Order: sequence, then C-alpha cells, then structure tokens
Amino acid sequence: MNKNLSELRSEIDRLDRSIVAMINERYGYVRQVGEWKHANASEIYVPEREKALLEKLEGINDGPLKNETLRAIYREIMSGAIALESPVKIAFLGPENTFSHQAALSKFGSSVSYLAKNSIAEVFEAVDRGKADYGVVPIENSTEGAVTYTLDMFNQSEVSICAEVQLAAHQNLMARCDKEHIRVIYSHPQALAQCRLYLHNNFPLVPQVEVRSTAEAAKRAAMDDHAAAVASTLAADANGLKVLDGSIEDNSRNVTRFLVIARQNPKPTGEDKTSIVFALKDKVGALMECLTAFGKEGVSMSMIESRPAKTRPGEYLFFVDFNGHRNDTHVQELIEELQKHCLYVKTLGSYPCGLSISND
Ligand SMILES: O=C(O)C(=O)C[C@]1(C(=O)O)C=C[C@@H](O)C=C1
Repeated sequence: MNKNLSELRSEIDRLDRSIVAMINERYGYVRQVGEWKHANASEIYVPEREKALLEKLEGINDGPLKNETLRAIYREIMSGAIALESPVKIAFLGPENTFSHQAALSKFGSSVSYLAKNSIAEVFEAVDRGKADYGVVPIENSTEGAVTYTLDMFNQSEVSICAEVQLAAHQNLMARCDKEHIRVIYSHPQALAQCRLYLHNNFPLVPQVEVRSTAEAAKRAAMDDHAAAVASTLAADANGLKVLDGSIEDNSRNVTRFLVIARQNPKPTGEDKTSIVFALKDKVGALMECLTAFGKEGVSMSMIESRPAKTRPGEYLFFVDFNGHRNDTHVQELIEELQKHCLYVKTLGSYPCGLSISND
C-alpha cells in the first residue's frame, strides 16, 4: 500500500539523518587529509581531484537526481571540506554580486571567505603577496573578446593559473518601477554592449549611463524610482529589485571565462588546458614558424590574442591557450620548438578544462 504524507516524510527524515551522519564521517577523513596537507605543505584546493571526483559521481548517478544538482551539492560539501582544512581566502574583482563574485562562488562555494578587490591588479597583488590564497579574474567574453587588462597582468606577475570557470552570464533588466517608468539605465559598459540590440529595440530613447560594475548599477537603481540596471540576478536579489526581463543579452550563448590564479600547479587530469605567453624574435616569419609548431605537434589552440609588448612600438606578445598539460611530452616539445623563434615563452599554467555553468 502507498505511504501517506507523514510516512513519506519520516522516510525522508530517516535518510536525512544518514546523509548528515555520512557527511560528518566524510569530514572526519577530510580533517585527516587537511592534517596531512599541513604536515606536507600541500595545496588545500585540488582542482584535479575535484574534477575526477565529480566525474566519478556523475558516472554512478542513475537519477532522478540531475547531474547539475549533484554538482551543486558537492560544490558545497567540498567548500565545507576546504574550510575545515584551512581558512582559505578568495580574492575576486569586486564589488560583491557581480559575475566575478558569482564565478568565484561557483568554484569555491559558500563556506570559504571572499575578498572583493577594486581592480584586477589588486586581485593579482593579493595572491602574489599571500593576502589571498586564490584569485578569480575575468579573461574573455564570447561576445566582447579578451579582457586585455588581465592578459597584461599575467606578464607582470608570477602567479599561475590553476583552474577556469566558464559562466553563461545572463544579463537582466531590473528596477523598482515598471518598464514604462524607466528614465535612465545604468550598467557596466561591457554589459550594455552585450545587450545593445535589446536596449535599442525596447528603450531607444532612454539614456544609458556607464558605471564601474553591474553591482554598482543595481545599487543605483535601488535608490531611484525611475532608474533601471542591467545586472545579474544575484544583484537583483541583493538590492530588492524586480527582474523586468531576463536573459536580455543579444547573444544567448554569451559566456564569460574566468581564471583561478594561485601559487600552485595542478597535476594532469587527462583533459587539461595550458596557457602561455610568448614574445617573438624580430625576424621574418617568426609567427608563422610558431603557428606551424602547433600544427606539427597536433595541438589545438582555443584562444590566441596579441597585445602590444609596451617595450618598443610594433612589438607584440601573444597569449595562447591550448589543449594539453605542461607535463605532456608533446607540450614540452612544442614549447622547445617555440623557444627557437621567441625571445621568451612563459607558461602561465596548466589546469583542468572547466565545464560551462549557467547563472540562471
Ligand atoms: O582530496 C583532497 O585533497 C581534499 O582536500 C578533499 C576534497 C573533498 O572534499 O573531496 C576537498 C577539497 C579539495 O579541493 C579536493 C577534495
């Protein structure tokens, strides 16, 4: 016979008691792992272990639990584990409730501490000087391209990349008033650019005002009865704003990629990415020789971006992301080949390929 509601709830209660007991038993082992790490000066956050663990769990999950939910649950379980092992601090490009904050939360969960920094340079500095254990910085957006400021920082800093986060960052129109009463729209220039068509079609006569972050835009909209903001749902919730239209970006596949920076180098997982920067020798065909080297080693690039070297006019640095790990023989051979045509080649990090996460 089918169970009634109170019987069903007692079954749930029974299972919840086991789940909590099991998480605590797990944390008993986590504590010992933490002691081992402290004794061996080992890293607390281990992205390659997290990736392997999540893949194994997805492999044994027969549902109805969705893999997305499983990941979110384990994100928090592992966040608690990290906090139990050591009080780690994560610096991100502030203020709070921006997409950078959301990217950091999606990687480290809610049990660790976060430091909102005023600039990308300050995030690098916090990690460089050991004021933060990890930093989260934006690197590229699928609509607007590379975040050149972050690229430039990598050339000046000794931190390395230990993980990536790909956030399907949806933009939302939010306000205290209804759409017809909006007299001004605030947002960060990149967010306004991502919603150009929507804003042109729906609010052709409403002035757009650029502010330094989407979080700041939401704060301003919260203080004005006739203002709206283009920002994340996190910012709408934090400021008590109504979301008037969701996912208003012109390209619905708008993804922002963030990097986790640290002073550590993850081990290979079998599905890794490597980021390098190189400066070409001043000789004809040097770039061509470098690109040929990638082809010869069968290495596929996922990003190539050039930046002025700032030493002499006309000199450029090339930032490249490609599949593979710095420990792989073919990657080492590739780097040796590149060195022949470059003034220098710097490896910025090898790290597990990240899954795309949505902020819905
Ligand atoms: O295996 C470890 O190194 C742990 O610290 C445990 C654990 C986990 O909870 O599974 C926690 C944090 C790490 O980033 C990876 C895994």
